[in-house]
Amino acid sequence: MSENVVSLHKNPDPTPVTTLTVVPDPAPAKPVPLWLRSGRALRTAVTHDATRTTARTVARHGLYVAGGARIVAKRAWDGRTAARYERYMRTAEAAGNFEAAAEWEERGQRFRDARHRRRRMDLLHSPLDAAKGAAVTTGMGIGGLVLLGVAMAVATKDATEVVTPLMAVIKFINLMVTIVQVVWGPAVSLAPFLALLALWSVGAHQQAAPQWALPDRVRNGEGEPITPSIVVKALRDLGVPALRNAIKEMGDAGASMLSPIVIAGCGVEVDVTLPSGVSTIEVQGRRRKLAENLARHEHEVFITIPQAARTVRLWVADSGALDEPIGPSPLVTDDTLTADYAKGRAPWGQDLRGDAAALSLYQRHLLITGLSNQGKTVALRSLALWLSLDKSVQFLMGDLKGVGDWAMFDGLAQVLIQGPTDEHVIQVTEMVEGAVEEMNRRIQAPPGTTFPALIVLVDEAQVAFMCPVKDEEGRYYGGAKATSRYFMAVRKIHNQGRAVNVLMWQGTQDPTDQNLPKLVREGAHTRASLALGTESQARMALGDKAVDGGAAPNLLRPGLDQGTLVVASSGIDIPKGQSSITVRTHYVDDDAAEAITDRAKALRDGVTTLHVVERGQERDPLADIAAVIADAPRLRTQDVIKRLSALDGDAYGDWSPGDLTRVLDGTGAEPYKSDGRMVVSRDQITRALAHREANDSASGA
Ligand SMILES: Nc1ncnc2c1ncn2[C@@H]1O[C@H](COP(=O)(O)OP(=O)(O)OP(=O)(O)O)[C@@H](O)[C@H]1O
Repeated sequence: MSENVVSLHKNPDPTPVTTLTVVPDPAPAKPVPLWLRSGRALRTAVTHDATRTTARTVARHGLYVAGGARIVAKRAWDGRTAARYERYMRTAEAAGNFEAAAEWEERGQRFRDARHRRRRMDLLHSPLDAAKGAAVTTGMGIGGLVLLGVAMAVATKDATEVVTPLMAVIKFINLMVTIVQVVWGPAVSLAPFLALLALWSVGAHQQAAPQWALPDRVRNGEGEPITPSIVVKALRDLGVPALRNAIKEMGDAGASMLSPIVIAGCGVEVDVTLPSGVSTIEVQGRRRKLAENLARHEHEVFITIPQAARTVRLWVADSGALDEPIGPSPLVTDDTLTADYAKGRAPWGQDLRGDAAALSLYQRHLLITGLSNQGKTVALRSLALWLSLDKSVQFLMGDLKGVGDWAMFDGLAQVLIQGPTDEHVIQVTEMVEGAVEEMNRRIQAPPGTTFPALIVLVDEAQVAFMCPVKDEEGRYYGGAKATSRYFMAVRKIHNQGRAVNVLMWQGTQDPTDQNLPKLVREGAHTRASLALGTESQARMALGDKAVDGGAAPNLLRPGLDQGTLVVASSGIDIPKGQSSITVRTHYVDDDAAEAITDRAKALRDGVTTLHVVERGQERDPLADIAAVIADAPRLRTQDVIKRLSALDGDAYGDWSPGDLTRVLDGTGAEPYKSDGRMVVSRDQITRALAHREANDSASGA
């Protein structure tokens, strides 16, 4: 039907017409003038690597001759004059050692006097002595030859033989003169070349050419061993004018500032006694430049301040040695290893000298910081793994990342909370508050009571400090106010936990004032840091004293120095005068960690790990007693009460043996004496529970 309808309107929507625009061809580029092209070609040729290397090689070998001449002249001058004594005297003066300076001056004077006397005597006596000597030698020679001739004449009965030896010598001299006459011409022409060759050889041997002319390998100093002259040169070029001038004054004798260079682990160590007027801080502040002058990376040079006055200690790694992995942990290789919380030390890694670095954990709160993914969890965990091999130690653990890094502690820790949400922060906060209650209970115990270590460990603690949630009373879980719950609980443990072995261990990431409040940072006795971004973060992590003393986790290389920690603690051996030590920790991976916790679990009776901290709810004491006894056939009443208290401080924190007896009275599982101690039997408790359940279901029916 529509085909029969003829529209009377003009088509309202005509097909759009595409308008084409003529785009002119781009104007041909102007020809580059010849002079410009030639200039460019010349520049390319001149700056080409091959040209530069060739030019450098030619210049270098020329300069070796000049350098060699300088060295030979200096040696000759030193040999004949008192210059050497002058130099030593100036060195001693520059180093502030006036006694030695006076001694060198005196020696120099003695040398001059002796030389003067010798010259005068030579002047007076030498021509005469020389003439005499020549006459005597000639006379004796001729006499000897004539005697020989006489002997030959007697033997051959021929008188002409008397002059034969003399004539032979004369002929020999004649031959020599002829040879010299023949050789003299070419020798005279060759002599300058031979002299130049000798000078070149001396120069090349000492590499006496400017730095820019030396070959790449030498210029970069790659793998070059650290020698006294390299250290002195590095110090001279450090940009400290007083140091530069003093070393210039000392000349070659600048090495007297250095102690012997000794091998220390995978590097060398040397003490430098600075000249007066140069402070240790000036050298410490130029670590990068010093490292570059020593042909090392910044992280390969450590500057610390030993006890001796005006002295800096340099430790310089062998090139690239710090990038080599260290061996496995004794925790992994020795499956008989056990731990002793009070007297032992956790094998943590190696210091830079290659010595074992072990940390005492006894009565010390701990804080480990670092950027993400540098090995903080692994480092913190290996301490906990070692300590778990002391069966008396108890753990309350909160892992606010919750990807299973701490999962192997399930069945070992009393509490293990794993997860990143606010709900997990609430749980962790309540766990720490439970530890505060336990701490208070311990503090109120009769004096002299000893307590096992209770490690309250929170990994990724920054998550707790940053939690924005409030409780029903309006108190924040996170934050750093007097009403902030996590912060206040940590502070309380920091203030009073040490003496009763309730210890706070925290791992945190990328510290700021917000996610790691100052008071919390400073409450830790052992502070360790992996690679960090800035010096101000390093100060947060380790404190001003450590950083002022040379600790520089901000100079560790993120990613490359995984597992390398700078530690400030009284629990680790730190060389005298230093405020921190750098430790390369052993890497204990998840599988190895699991094997260690299996060993730790085998040492214990069996622990029921709680994954949620239940508070304020109705408790079931019989079920809780069964839970805390776990696999043990029987448990002392005291231990049952302790474990109940750790399980829920609110409900059981103030329990006495009387409370336990009251609850178990009439159940058939009452405490009884075994080996002179009151105990509770697991089988009896299990039977009592089963009996109760049977009764409950019967009455329900
Ligand atoms: N001691 C070590 N030696 C060598 N590599 C290590 C060492 N410790 C850790 N690493 C490497 O670093 C990686 C990260 O380690 P870890 O999980 O402990 O980092 P982290 O600092 O806790 O990270 P995040 O804060 O992001 O959780 C490991 O998977 C491992 O590859």
